[in-house]
Amino acid sequence: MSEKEQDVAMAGTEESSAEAKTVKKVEDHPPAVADASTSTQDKEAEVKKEEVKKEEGDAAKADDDKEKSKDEKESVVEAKDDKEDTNKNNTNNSKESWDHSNRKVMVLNCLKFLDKRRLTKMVNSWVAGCKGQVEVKKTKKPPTDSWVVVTLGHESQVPILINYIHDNQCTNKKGDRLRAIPANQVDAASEQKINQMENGNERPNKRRHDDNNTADDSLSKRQRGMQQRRAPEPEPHVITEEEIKNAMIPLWRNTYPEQIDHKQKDMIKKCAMKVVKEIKSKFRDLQKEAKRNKHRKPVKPYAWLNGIRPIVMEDVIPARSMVRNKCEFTFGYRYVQAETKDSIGTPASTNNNDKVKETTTTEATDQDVEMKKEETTQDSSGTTEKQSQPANEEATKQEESTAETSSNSDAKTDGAPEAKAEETNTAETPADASNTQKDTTNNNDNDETKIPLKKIPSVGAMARGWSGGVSHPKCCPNIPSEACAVIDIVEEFLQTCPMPPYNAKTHTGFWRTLTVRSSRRTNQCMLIFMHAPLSGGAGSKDSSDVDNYEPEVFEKEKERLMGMITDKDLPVTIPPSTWLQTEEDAAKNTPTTIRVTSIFFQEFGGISMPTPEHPVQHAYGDKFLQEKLGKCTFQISPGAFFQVNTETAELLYQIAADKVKEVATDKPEGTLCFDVCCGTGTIGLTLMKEGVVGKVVGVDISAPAIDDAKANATLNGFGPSSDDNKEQNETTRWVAARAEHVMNAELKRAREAGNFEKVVAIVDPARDGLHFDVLKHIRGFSQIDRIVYVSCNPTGSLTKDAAALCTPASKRYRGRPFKPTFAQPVDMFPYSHHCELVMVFDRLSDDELGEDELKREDR
Ligand SMILES: C[S@@+](CC[C@H](N)C(=O)[O-])C[C@H]1O[C@@H](n2cnc3c(N)ncnc32)[C@H](O)[C@@H]1O
Repeated sequence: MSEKEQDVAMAGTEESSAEAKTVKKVEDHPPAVADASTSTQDKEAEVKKEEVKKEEGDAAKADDDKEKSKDEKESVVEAKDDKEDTNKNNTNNSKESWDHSNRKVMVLNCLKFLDKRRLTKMVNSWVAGCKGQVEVKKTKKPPTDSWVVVTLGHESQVPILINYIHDNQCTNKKGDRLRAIPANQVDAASEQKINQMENGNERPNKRRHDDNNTADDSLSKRQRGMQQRRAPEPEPHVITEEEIKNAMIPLWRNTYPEQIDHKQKDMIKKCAMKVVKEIKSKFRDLQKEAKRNKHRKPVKPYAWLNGIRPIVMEDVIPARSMVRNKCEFTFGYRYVQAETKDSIGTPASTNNNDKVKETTTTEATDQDVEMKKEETTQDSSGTTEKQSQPANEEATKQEESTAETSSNSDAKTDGAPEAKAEETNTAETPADASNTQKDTTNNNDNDETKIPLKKIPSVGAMARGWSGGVSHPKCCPNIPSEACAVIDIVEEFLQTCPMPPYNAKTHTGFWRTLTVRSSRRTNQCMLIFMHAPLSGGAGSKDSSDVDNYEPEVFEKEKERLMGMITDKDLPVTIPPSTWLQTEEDAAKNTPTTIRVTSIFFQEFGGISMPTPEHPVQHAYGDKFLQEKLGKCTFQISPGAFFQVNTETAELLYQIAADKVKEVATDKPEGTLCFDVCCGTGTIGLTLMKEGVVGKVVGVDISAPAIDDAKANATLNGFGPSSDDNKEQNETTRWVAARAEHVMNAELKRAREAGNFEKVVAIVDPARDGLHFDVLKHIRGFSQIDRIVYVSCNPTGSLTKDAAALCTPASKRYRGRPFKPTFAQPVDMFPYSHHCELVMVFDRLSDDELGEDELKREDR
């Protein structure tokens, strides 16, 4: 039954009962109009009689009511006095008739924004799956939460629906597993929320706090976020391949053409339409202002905005390779089944596997309890770790010591039912823990997974938050095989390393992240190991329990790690889904093995991520990774940005070059290009090498990237001039600064030099987009007629920046406006929702600007 039908059916029941009441009333009070044959006198006499009767009746009724209320009062008093009184049973019975909580099921992990149609479809599929054994009376879902409450026909149907959802591994659209619980097992605070919602009193909203939470009201958004992060996370289990893929490559269920189709729709809907909407809203603001201020003339939206497709979006160009050249992994623990070989990420070392297999069931059960203990206390800080002990032993010690403080865990949620439910589980005593573990493993619905879990120090992808541990990413086709091989070696190393992985919640432990950069074109591979200071992580400064690792031990371990890594050839395999080139073609240009050519360590005691300038310690091999792209070769230092898909970046840069070429002078010397957010100088140098422009001015915030850009200019034949007139003759200029700070000065410099016929700007900012000052200065520089905007966030920051470039001139936006004339998406990130976009902005012509604005411009 659809929700609409349910609503109609429910309304029908109410209506029919209302009708029944009306009929009864009619029967109770028979019509005053008698038979037509009765005379008028008789009628009058009848009426009088009726009136007298009614008066008498009313008086008697009033007496009755008084008696009744007196009786009721007495019965209430009696019920209060005698708790076993039958009156109470009556009350309970009547309560049961309206309290449906025992026939409600709460389904967690549904999608947050689920429209009515989809919700109905999903619930109907459950009903169909239960083969008519359940009847859904009502379905409710708060608009911004991810849970649904389903009211069933009878409480006996509750386990049927729950079992169906779990046994059939029902998932949401993203592929995450749904969880169902009887709603009456939800804690009081959440129940209150549900009831409020059911009564239509309140729309549950994450930001609202119930009465119990008044203390939270004073918390800032950031504090609440921190509280949420501190909340207990899902219980550990062996992460399935599906979970890893869902987290790392959300579009993995789609074929590649389907992925492209999905991105195409996004580009049109969320980018092109949003840009137009954003610009139109600026016009509306101006019109409102004109109404308020008589001296302002209303501005009509430009003609180009009123076209059917104001921005023509080209078809998404598919990626040329599925494999990333840079991957970042996190150190942590990997959950494996204690008795069996892990089905997902089997460590390279046979020792390690043996260790896993060797564990007996009893031992495993103990570990199981301990692991559970540790999970319970994931949030409690302060653990001491002794370097002299092997990592596993030490980890176990840590688990034991933290377990003792488990009851003090202050993990708090803001009443989200799901989190609360988990909090209840994790708050169990260690004695209950094995049971809980059983439940957890049962969730996997796989006999094998009922075997207790064991955790091993490892490095990999965090597919389920910190407490979910790390997983081997080898099931993801975008992760290069050489990176997977490095993971195997590092995992083997960790089994006997006295320094454990860093715990981002307690800020204890040592190893933090591993970055793998590789080039299959130059056969090079760079590793960067980020670790906490020897004296402890970021949080340990205020804590009495600080880590303290001996420098000599670290040096020894470093040597051992580097020895293990550099000793091996890393296999290079080509994923079967290589796009646009046959496997054979790809194999021709791809080496069969890669060796690690440089290793860096980076000490970082901060909480989030280091800046690109954060120092690195070079430990082995080359100081840079070299990559070939187009006709150029680039050196990349550990902190510098480089596009993550070399083959596809080549395409992207070619598009940018073609677009500059369209407006450049015949001879390259006549054209100057500003490469804003230039990174290692890739776009500017590609333009120089292609002979499109004669000079490049590159600006980037990252000093290591600018150092690379300078080196790259020399490497590709555009280094500093050695003659006397150095400044004048230099073909490339690289500035390490925030673009918003130096853009004005750099443009002024170019204007004063005055030796370029044409000036173009290429901007390729990070996800946040450009600073307003950069947009302002570029727009105000009349010689720039074309901006080539390369965006990695076309549905977000690009729309805002486009609006700033395209609105009519005003005090805030100086200079003639631009309009988007070309938009080409390129799939730089296969399997993800992200897409790169090149959008070209050209100045409006006189005709397009309109007379009024032209006059204003002249003034
Ligand atoms: C998406 S990358 C593009 C790099 C380069 N164009 C490329 O394709 O390799 C963005 C670059 O912007 C730089 N960046 C971020 N904020 C900046 C700012 N305020 N001023 C200048 N550069 C900035 C980053 O350091 C990074 O190198």
